[in-house]
Amino acid sequence: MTVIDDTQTSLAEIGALIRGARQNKGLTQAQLAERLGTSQSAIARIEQGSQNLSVELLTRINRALEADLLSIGGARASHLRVTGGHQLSGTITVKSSKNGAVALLCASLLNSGRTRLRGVARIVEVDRIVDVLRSIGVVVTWSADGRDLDIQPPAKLDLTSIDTDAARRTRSIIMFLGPLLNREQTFELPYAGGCDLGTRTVEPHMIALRPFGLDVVATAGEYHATVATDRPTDLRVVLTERGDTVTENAIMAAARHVGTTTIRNASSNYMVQDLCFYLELLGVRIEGIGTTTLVVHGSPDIRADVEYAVSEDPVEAMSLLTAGIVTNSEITVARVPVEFMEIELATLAEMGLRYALSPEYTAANGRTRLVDITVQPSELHAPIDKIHPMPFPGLNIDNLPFFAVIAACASGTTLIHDWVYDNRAIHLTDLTRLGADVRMLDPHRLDVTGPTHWSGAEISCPPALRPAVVILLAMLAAKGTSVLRGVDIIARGYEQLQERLIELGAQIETFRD
Ligand SMILES: CC(=O)N[C@H]1[C@@H](OP(=O)(O)OP(=O)(O)OC[C@H]2O[C@@H](n3ccc(=O)[nH]c3=O)[C@H](O)[C@@H]2O)O[C@H](CO)[C@@H](O)[C@@H]1O
Ligand SMILES: C=C(OP(=O)(O)O)C(=O)O
Repeated sequence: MTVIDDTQTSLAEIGALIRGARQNKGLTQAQLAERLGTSQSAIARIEQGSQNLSVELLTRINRALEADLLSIGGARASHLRVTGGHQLSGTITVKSSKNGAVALLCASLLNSGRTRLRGVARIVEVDRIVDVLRSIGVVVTWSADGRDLDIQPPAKLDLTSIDTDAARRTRSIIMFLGPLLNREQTFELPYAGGCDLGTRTVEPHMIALRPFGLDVVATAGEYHATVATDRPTDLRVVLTERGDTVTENAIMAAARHVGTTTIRNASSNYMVQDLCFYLELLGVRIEGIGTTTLVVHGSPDIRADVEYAVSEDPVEAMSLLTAGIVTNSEITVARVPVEFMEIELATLAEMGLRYALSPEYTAANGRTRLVDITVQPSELHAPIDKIHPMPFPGLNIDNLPFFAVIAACASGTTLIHDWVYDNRAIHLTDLTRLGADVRMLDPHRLDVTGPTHWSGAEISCPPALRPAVVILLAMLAAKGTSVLRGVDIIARGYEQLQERLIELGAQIETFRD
């Protein structure tokens, strides 16, 4: 593998590397251009070194050549050296959510007009869906300041050219089913992938979409979908699980269904609400937003030029608050979507956390309620009852891992019960390497006993997004130097997390082999 450092390596050398890799794969310039959604002449310029290259384009070239050829600024081979045990200070602002962004990107397929998504987080999960959209002919353009995305689907999607590599790396590809079933009668999609959290079935999606006429046969890494056209006008969908993406899939299928769809046991979590607010802008009427029964009045032809600002990420908010809590610091986390943090904040208060909330204000989407939260150094103690997640309005499943490192800072034993994922809690046992007393009672339950006398260690980054960040935050608490190896996974869901923590005074250095 070659690491690119633009101070040392000229564009011509990069161009030569790309040419070599392309030829090794037996691709013509035109074929590579096709994979990248660009022209043959652009590839010729890149290979001659006469075209400037963005990090995004380099990442896509890497992927199109299916080679670990170019490691670009902080991707795969990056590691972090953390000098911990210091307090942080200052204000850090929550970015928009990964889960809202991916749902909205999928939903933009419903709109024949132009969708402008404002304030989209620059994260790898977004890049993957953008790559998939581009590969099927959708024109997706970042604004000059890199914050907004314009999305314009073509009249006819080219599903045969789908970027399977990008698609297989994300579970969110499953959310193409809902929008596509009203556009195509038969289509194929690659299997959904994602973090190592244990088996995550897609069966609830199949059950939810059956009333819309969808039939899916899964073979050889692909879903083969066929859609029956003779469906009743008024549909009733009962979700067997109150899952977020399954609810989104049902809503997206309903959005272009001619008639009314009633969805029961719907998730009313933040990303589902983001999706509903966007669909309302498109003229789709939805009753019951924020509740578990949604009535969607579909519209077969959606054609509107709209702008929607993705709302703030409650999981990032939890991550940033945790950074302050475990370093015993006073920091302010700005733009916290408070409705989606109520249980977390109440649980933290029970554990003795002192914090102050600013008056509420409204997010750029005009709907979500935000606050700034200032956490103060506190004497924490274990809660009396176990900490466990529930579908919204319970404690967010993705916020649970942060309670493990917080519990390790509290006196007493906290029982953490992750009933949701078979394989997420186990990654949290890496905290023991930093001195924490974490005992697995079974794959779903952890006893965490604190307070911890943290000490630095070298650890390979867990292959799961939230546990990876939990270990990084514990390293901020641990006196001395720690190394977290292979941190690329963090960029799947966090924009420039290390850089933003450094602005709060964290001592983190990125290095490569
Ligand atoms: C892109 C996106 O939005 N991802 C989120 C979404 O994933 P997503 O909606 O894909 O979550 P899954 O459907 O995989 O559900 C997560 C797990 O919870 C189980 N389950 C879920 C609901 C329920 O009522 N009963 C039940 O048992 C599922 O079987 C599965 O094991 O929701 C998860 C759970 O909030 C979050 O961790 C993910 O960050
Ligand atoms: C599990 C998560 O997301 P995804 O559904 O994208 O894997 C997460 O955000 O922690």
